[in-house]
Amino acid sequence: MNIIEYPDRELLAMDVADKLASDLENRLVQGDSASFAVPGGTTPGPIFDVLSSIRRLDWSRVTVMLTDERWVPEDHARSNTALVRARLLTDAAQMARFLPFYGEGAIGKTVPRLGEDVSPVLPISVLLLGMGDDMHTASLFPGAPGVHAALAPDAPVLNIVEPEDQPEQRVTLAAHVLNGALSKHLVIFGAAKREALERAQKLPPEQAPIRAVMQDLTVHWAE
Ligand SMILES: O=C1O[C@H](COP(=O)(O)O)[C@@H](O)[C@H](O)[C@H]1O
Repeated sequence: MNIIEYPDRELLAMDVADKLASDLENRLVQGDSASFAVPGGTTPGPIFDVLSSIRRLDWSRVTVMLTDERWVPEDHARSNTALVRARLLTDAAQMARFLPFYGEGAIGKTVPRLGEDVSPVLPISVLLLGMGDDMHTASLFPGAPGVHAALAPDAPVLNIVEPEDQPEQRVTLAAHVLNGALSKHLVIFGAAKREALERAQKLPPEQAPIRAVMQDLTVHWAE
C-alpha cells in the first residue's frame, strides 16, 4: 500500500482524475477497451467533475460501472447511479458505456443477471474505491449478512449484502473482483478514515473489508 498525501481536497481531485485518465489511456494502448469501476457516496463527486471533462481519453472505448449500489431506483437521492450519471457521465465522458447494478424486479433474481454483463469486462482495468469510517469499502460492510460470501475467493461477481445499520439492501462487486483490478486507487478524506485504514491493517477482512483489497493499492489522502 502506497499513501499519497495532498495539501487539500481540490488538488487531490485534480491529481487523482489525471492519474485515473492516464491509467485508462495506458489500458487502451494495450487493448481495444477498458473497464473502470467507481464508488458512490460523498467522496468521489469532485474527482468525477474533473474526470468527465478530460478529452484526451477515448471514452467511447471505456465501460464504467460502480463498485457497489444501494438497491434503490435511479431517481432516489441515495442512488449511486444517480451520482455517476450527474457527475461522471457528462461532458466528454458521456461517450462511455455504463453498466447499472440496479434493475426492476426481485433483487435475488435481478442481481445474477446484472452480474452476467460484468463478467466480459473483467478484470477491471482501473478501480477507484471509497471507504467508510467503519472500514467498509464498496458495500462490503464489516459483519453484515452476505459479506462473508462476498469475501470468498469463489464469490459470484455481484453479491447482495444487507447491512443492518443501512436503510437499503446493497449490491457489491466481490472482494476478489475488486482485488483483481489491474490498477487500484482508494480516496479518503480526514483523520478518522486515515486512522481506520491504519487499524484495518491489523484486522481480518471480515472485520475490516478494506483489508481484502490492500495489495498494490494506491491511497490518496487529504484532510
Ligand atoms: O455507502 C457507500 O459508502 C462508501 C464510502 O462512502 P463515503 O460517503 O464515506 O465516501 C462508498 O465508497 C460506497 O460506494 C458507497 O455505496
